[in-house]
Amino acid sequence: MPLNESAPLYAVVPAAGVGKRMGADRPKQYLLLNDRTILSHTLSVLLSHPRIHQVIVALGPEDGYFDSLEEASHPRLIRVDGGRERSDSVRLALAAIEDKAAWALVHDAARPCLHHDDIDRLLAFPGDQGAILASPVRDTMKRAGADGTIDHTVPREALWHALTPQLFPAEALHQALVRGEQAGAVITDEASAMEREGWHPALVAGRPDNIKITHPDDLRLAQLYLASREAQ
Ligand SMILES: Nc1ccn([C@@H]2O[C@H](COP(=O)(O)OP(=O)(O)OP(=O)(O)O)[C@@H](O)[C@H]2O)c(=O)n1
Ligand SMILES: C[C@](O)(CO)[C@H](O)COP(=O)(O)O
Repeated sequence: MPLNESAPLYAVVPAAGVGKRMGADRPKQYLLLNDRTILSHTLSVLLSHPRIHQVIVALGPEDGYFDSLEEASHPRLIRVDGGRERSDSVRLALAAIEDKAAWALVHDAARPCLHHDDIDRLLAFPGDQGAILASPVRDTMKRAGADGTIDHTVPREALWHALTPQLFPAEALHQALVRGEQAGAVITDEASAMEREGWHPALVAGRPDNIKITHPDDLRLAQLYLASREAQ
């Protein structure tokens, strides 16, 4: 189904991770980026977009960090407890949406450089199968063998990096995540849960600066991206 202009749009923000790969003294979403936490940057981008009705954030047990955020008291922000895996956190956040006509725009807390232009492009997706922001692979891709050396080259035509936000009818996505969990499927993004249900979501080319902050080096890059935007 296409996104009806009158359908309420909820942003869902999985923010309950611990940031193992970052190796910081706190979950990475609470690290400072320029003058605000990563999570604050992400929430403010979503809360300031005119099409987004409410933002549901799935949190880990670090309430102390979250409560200190300016956005924590925002009237259109709903907080829920996250789960063991990212997909559990998204599923638990979706359970808070009662309106069956609602759509969900799921966006990683760890992607603070999201731009409104990308949200607008995603909302205008073609077709009726939902959509994800993605970036076409630019490099030659290699598959490693068991010994860590190159086994073979993977044709890069039609290969994309899946990004977020990912946009789907909230109820359909919730059911897909429930069934995926029941089947013991590995669900690393919302589209993979929908693909299990036979959906073929659109791929919408997104900005390359919409990076996921995963390792320490990503922080400096995100700082540069945000600083260059503020300078414009
Ligand atoms: N149980 C989990 C795990 C992850 N996330 C969120 O999903 C997003 C993408 O996950 P990732 O980058 O892997 O974050 P972490 O799981 O924290 O990182 P790591 O795998 O290094 O621990 C992050 O915003 C993270 O907070 C979540 O809400 N619930
Ligand atoms: C959802 C995602 O950002 C799309 O690329 C990615 O799958 C998240 O993976 P992670 O291991 O939970 O960071």
